[in-house]
Amino acid sequence: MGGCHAKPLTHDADTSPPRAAPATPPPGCATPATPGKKHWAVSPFFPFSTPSPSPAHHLFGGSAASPRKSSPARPGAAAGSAPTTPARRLLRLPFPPPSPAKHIRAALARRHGPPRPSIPEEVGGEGEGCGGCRGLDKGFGFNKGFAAKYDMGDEVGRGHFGYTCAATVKKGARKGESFAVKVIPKAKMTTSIAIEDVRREVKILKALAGNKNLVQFYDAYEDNENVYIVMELCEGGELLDRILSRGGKYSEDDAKAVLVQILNVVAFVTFKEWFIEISSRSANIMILLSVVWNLAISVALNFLFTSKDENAHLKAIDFGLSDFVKPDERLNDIVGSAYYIAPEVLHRCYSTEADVIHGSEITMTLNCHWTFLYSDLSKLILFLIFTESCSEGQLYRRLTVDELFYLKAQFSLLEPDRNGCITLDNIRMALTREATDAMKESRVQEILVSLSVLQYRRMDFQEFCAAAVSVHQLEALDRWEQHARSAYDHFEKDGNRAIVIDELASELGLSPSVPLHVVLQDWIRHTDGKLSFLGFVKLLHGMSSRSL
Ligand SMILES: Nc1ncnc2c1ncn2[C@@H]1O[C@H](COP(=O)(O)OP(=O)(O)OP(=O)(O)O)[C@@H](O)[C@H]1O
Ligand SMILES: [Ca+2]
Ligand SMILES: [Ca+2]
Repeated sequence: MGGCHAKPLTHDADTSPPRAAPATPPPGCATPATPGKKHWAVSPFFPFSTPSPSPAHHLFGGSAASPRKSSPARPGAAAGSAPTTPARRLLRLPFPPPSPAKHIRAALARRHGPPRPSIPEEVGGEGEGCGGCRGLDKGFGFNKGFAAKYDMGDEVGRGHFGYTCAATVKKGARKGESFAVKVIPKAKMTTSIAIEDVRREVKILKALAGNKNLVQFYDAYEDNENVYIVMELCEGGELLDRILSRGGKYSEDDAKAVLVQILNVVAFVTFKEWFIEISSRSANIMILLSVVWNLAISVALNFLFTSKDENAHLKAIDFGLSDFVKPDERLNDIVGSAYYIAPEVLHRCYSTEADVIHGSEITMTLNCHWTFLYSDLSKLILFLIFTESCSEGQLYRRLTVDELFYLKAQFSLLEPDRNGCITLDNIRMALTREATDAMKESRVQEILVSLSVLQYRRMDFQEFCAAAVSVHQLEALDRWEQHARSAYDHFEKDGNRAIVIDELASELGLSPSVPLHVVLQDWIRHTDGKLSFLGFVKLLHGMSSRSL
């Protein structure tokens, strides 16, 4: 076990120097064995200068097209040369995002880095076992016994601090099952920041479970030498590789398919972080930053395909800060002002201590942060997600971006399960947690009773939106009539069945004193006895005896 499968070192002169080999490489691992399977020196790192727009092109407003430039491109710089798409228009940023090229280059160089050290067979106590960093607490409280449970296989990738291998379960019910294990040597955790980064990464992975475009986290282990993060094995390779293998050529549709998945994660994590972590004020702003930053800028490196299949899902795999925040680097060298504007950042003098901010400062920081995210990125996210995932004219598609944003956040607060559905229990918990005293006395029970149908089924986001939509609000929309008509057409296709006036009256709870045939005659279409458009619209209002 712990055999050497390290990828060879091919070092691009243009990139940062190769990292020093570990002090004691295991036998047989000292020399890279075969020539590199890729030759990055002759490949463009990010060949996005093709006429077809790539996901990154949209994300970066064209800056990724020239990765070798040292300064970031101006926002919308390419706008004059190509027709402006809605996505590009939405993402014309107020500030230039920093170029991702430096990070991509460094990451490519690392892939061909030195061989990895071995995994100890024997497991020990909590790690003081690494040299050169006494005094640092390297105990994470993770499980012990990694080596007893998993057989390590081939290395599948490597990064700054560690390497990732395929591994199989040795025994038990899951015997033979394959996972990916990211091994982070404790010897590389030479500062408290590095240690905190690992802690945070695991925390984020745990917290973000349940999105189809996020790698599934299973467990974290540790021994004297290493931390082991066990997660789903994505066998389809990195997005970057696929982009390169296509020569960077993506049709609008293909690019959209990729971008939608990426933004699905961005939307998921930002909503979740913002509304759960941040609102509880125990927030660590850098978590938010790291997630958004990693996803938006290093997308091509940190997204893997689940399989080699053309239509394989993309999954975000890396939630560490280490890609971008090194203890010895100041954040203002790295982070674009539009992304994170803590008070310290505004003064352009801060280091990684700036990551815990409380009270009013949080508000200020996030206001700035969200001015950007909310106004630009979220529009694009919602535009794409909702045009992508809704094929028919349901009413909730007619919500404004702001309303969808709000509803998505509310929905996340209910903590949907992995399939993106909520149960009665989720709602019960949220109500118990959030209800005011006055509400607890009167409304909670009532609300739960009204939702009793959820005892037998779950509610997805579409239904949630439909339930939350106020027809009165929708009526204020310019194209309300048109929206209502398309919703009716949808209903007409598979829901509209013949109804008699008495049934309708009982559905509406009308009292016997109401002259039904006079009041309801327009509600039913005489040709086939089905609900008419007028009836449909009125029904949306939940018309009662009183309003009649
Ligand atoms: N779940 C996984 N399935 C398959 N391969 C993976 C998985 N996780 C990571 N890898 C491979 O390992 C590489 C390094 O992983 P990752 O980016 O998480 O490591 P890191 O040490 O955090 O690196 P970085 O320097 O980017 O922070 C990835 O680029 C990928 O090729
Ligand atoms: Ca990475
Ligand atoms: Ca990382």
